[in-house]
Amino acid sequence: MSLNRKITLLLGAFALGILVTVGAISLYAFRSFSIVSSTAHVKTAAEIVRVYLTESMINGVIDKREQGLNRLSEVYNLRTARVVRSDFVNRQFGPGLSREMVADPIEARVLADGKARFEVDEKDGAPLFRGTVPYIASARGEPNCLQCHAVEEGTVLGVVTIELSLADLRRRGAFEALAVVLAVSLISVLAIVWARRLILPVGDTAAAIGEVVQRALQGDFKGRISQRTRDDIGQIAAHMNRMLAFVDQGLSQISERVSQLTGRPPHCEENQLQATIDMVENLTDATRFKATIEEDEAKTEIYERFGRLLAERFGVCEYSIYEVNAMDDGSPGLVTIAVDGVIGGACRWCDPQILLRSDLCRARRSGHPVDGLLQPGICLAFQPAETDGVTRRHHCLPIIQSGTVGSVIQLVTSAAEAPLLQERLAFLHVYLREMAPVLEAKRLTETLRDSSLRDAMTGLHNRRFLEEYIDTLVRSARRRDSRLVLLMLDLDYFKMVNDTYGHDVGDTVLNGLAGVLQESVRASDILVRFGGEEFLIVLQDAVPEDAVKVAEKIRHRVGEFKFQIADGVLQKTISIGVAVFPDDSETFWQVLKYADVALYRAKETGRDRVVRFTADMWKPGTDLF
Ligand SMILES: Nc1nc2c(ncn2[C@@H]2O[C@H](COP(=O)(O)OP(=O)(O)OP(=O)(O)O)[C@@H](O)[C@H]2O)c(=O)[nH]1
Repeated sequence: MSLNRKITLLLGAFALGILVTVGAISLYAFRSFSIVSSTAHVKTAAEIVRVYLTESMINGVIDKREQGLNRLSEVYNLRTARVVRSDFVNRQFGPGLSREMVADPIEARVLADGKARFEVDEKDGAPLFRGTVPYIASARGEPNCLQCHAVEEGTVLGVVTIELSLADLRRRGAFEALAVVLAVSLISVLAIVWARRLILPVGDTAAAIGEVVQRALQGDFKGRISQRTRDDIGQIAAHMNRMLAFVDQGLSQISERVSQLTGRPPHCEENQLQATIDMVENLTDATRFKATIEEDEAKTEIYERFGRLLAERFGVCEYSIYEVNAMDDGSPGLVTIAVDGVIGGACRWCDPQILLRSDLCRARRSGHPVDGLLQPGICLAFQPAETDGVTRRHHCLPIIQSGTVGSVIQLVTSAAEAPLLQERLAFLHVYLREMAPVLEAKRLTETLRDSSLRDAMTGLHNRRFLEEYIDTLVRSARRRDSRLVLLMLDLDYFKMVNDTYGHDVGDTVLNGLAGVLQESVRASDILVRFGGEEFLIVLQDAVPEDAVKVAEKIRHRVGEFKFQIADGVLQKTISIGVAVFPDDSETFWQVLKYADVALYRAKETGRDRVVRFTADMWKPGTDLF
């Protein structure tokens, strides 16, 4: 119920209360007054009758009293005036008139106890005031009762019953009570009207404040309150309006800035405040996310974290993360980094051809988001396997790094949930924007790190890589209880190549040798350019008995390989020293020394051969590198 209505009802009830109270008090007061007044009138009339009777007795005309008593009824409003003689009087003066006999029990009681009685009586619908007053014998006054009556002081000589009509009095009383009630009513109505005029702006302002606050809670701060008065209430409205204008302006500015940051324009039907809070919260979370991934060690860790974010925050559990990598021929290829939360998972949502021909991936090719939520079928490479009969949609987001597409995030969802994902895309973009530079920095760091661990000329790992990686390698071998076969190899008479054909040709030969070695070993084996024309091959999970065979195979391949040089072709041989970890030593670096010792023996014993290290070759104190 509105304040105005409440106050009006309250004032109405208050006025009605006053009206009823005043009416009741008026009626009660009038009644009391009429009783008191009538009692006094009856007493006066009784006294007049007594005086008349006394004078009649003194003047000896008491016998003519009936006529006088009858004429009393002519007095206005006097209905009855009846005198009753007591037995004392009858005994002294003889029986009285017939009309002077006791007419009712009240008269009998008054005669008996000498106490006057008064009452209001309704006779035939006409209100009467009746009083029965005793005449008590008294010696006071001149003449007095006892001079004529032979009775004792205080004896009841008779009673007089007077009946007065109250009709006239009651009419007047009712009229006056009505006048009072009307006057009070009029004052009440005026008071209500005046109070309403006073209160109305309060109620209206309160209602208007309620409305604008409701709108504000819906995010709309454009509501204003009309200023109805210039008093305190008007001031409240003015202050409210100023505050609303301030908040509205501030919110618009924040909303605009946040929209610029998120790239999501505000929707007019949504709660602006809530949307802004959500966006700010999202920006804060995205900044926190960025701070976290900045401290992640590798890109994989970042992608893994992003995958968890997709699932936990955006409810996207089906997705692919592709990374663009240069293929052998230099063209960009795609590599699956994570699929549906599995790092390195198989390509599930696209034609696997995109891994080899990345141009088939529309997001990679165009560098723009590919919205398969609104435009199903936009990318032909999207080929989700029909697993559970659910129609799926996709949205692919390229992450630009160093001006080109570095990664592609593919979000997959059911057609039913596509609108929900569409709604969340703007927030997702914020995370991607934060993630892109971090990925780029990590990529750069990894590239730099990779280059510092590789030999620039041959592209093989260098000695630094071996130093950093060796602990991991040894731990892994121990865990698997497997062996590492070390082949230390060196080109025979390589100095002659440099001296004869120049260093450029020497480099060509070294590069060619690196290629032959790479083709001769498994992907899991480690190939290191150990220094100059010396190379180290670490064969993982090799059987020691086969170590020499593998080394021989490599030696043969190199021996048969024709190095293309400007003057034609060149053939070179290599010498190989073989040692096995942990068979030859529990220390990897010691095994490496043994392999070098074996290589030295191969050189010593004629070159172009493989020598397996044996304990007798080692002379304590030898420091080969
Ligand atoms: N072109 C070129 N030559 C290199 C490189 N690194 C080392 N060398 C040369 O490789 C030659 C190694 O010569 P030596 O250690 O005497 O051995 P070798 O001539 O192969 O004789 P043996 O090893 O005893 O068969 C040196 O002349 C080095 O300058 C390189 O990166 N490029």
